[in-house]
Amino acid sequence: MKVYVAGHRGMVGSAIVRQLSQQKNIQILTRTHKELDLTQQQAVAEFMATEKPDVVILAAAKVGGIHANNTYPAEFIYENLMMECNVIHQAFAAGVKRLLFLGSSCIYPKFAPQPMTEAALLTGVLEATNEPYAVAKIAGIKLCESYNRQYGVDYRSVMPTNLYGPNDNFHPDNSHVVPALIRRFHEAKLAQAPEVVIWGTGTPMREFLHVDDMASASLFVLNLDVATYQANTQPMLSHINVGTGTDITIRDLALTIAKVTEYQGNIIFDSTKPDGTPRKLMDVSRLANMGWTATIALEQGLRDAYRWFIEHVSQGEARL
Ligand SMILES: NC(=O)C1=CN([C@@H]2O[C@H](COP(=O)(O)OP(=O)(O)OC[C@H]3O[C@@H](n4cnc5c(N)ncnc54)[C@H](OP(=O)(O)O)[C@@H]3O)[C@@H](O)[C@H]2O)C=CC1
Ligand SMILES: C[C@H]1O[C@H](OP(=O)(O)OP(=O)(O)OC[C@H]2O[C@@H](n3cnc4c(=O)[nH]c(N)nc43)[C@H](O)[C@@H]2O)[C@@H](O)[C@@H](O)C1=O
Repeated sequence: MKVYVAGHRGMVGSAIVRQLSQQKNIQILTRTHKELDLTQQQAVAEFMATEKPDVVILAAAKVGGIHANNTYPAEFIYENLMMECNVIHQAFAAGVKRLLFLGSSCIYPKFAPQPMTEAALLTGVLEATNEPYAVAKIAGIKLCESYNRQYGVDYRSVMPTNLYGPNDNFHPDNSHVVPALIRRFHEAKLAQAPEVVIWGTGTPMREFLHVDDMASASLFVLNLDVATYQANTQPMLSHINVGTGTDITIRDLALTIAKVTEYQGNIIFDSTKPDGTPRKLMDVSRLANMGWTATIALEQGLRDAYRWFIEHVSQGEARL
């Protein structure tokens, strides 16, 4: 079976490739961003028509944390819509029967009841800092569902909570909170800095999933037999939440990362920076009912991410 993993050099795509390569009879097909720009319709059409994969996993996207989403909204909506339209439509045109689309927990309303079930989609106003990205991700779900309805293909969607782990983006401004704080605490420890600044009030709550768990959940959903998948989803409410089912405050996350990195100075909060949505805890019962739950505890996962950061920073390989 030929499986095309779009975004195979990213955090999630690389974790999926690591796990797929353990399976028998799988030919993994990849292209770097430079080799194939997924925003380019003709190039994607030619690639799909030539390679004719059996399965497509769409883990490529324009991705970033709260600051990047808030600063570059045009790129976040345009590039993500283009990649989704091109990959999903051209996969269909090339006869691909099964596809997995990766969305995000930010598709849900800013003040959705907690924990957020899949049915909360399109029931309220989105969080302003990432609304353009969220609209593109909602469009991705609806693309999959529409091709399923009209053409009888089997295009599935998973909605990850906030992720972290090996191959994350450690940029100081554009990354998500976990890699940003791993880097900031590490550098503060080395510089013996008296304090580390955390954005926002520290009160927002977030749920964090290690990327190896995310890859495992993605392959679990992809490999579910059609009857099980259809029995646990609805045709126009087909996406599946992926998370741990537990969350913590950003303050407690910062304290845990300080512990993992062995930083002993003070932590202060810059409330001029945005908090984003106050809470986005996933209801993960749909996936649990089908038999998958997360296995990596947060502190254990953060230790793994920090170990990876240290090893790859010294080799000059981390995305800084
Ligand atoms: N990280 C997180 O916390 C979360 C991620 N997700 C979703 O999971 C998926 C994977 O995210 P993650 O692995 O973290 O992101 P990364 O940024 O680590 O990886 C994204 C990959 O997509 C590639 N890519 C981006 N634009 C293009 C393009 N135009 N053409 C070809 N390739 C492109 C990137 O290549 P290059 O670097 O060369 O541009 C990169 O390899 C995304 O759909 C994301 O929205 C959902 C929730 C949380
Ligand atoms: C996965 C998800 O990621 C984005 O949403 P987000 O959940 O708000 O993600 P975040 O990781 O950037 O921030 C989480 C919280 O942490 C606080 N925070 C503190 N200090 C830093 C810090 O130094 N960097 C960052 N990034 N955040 C910080 C920050 O203020 C916020 O309260 C979406 O845009 C969208 O991409 C999406 O779907």
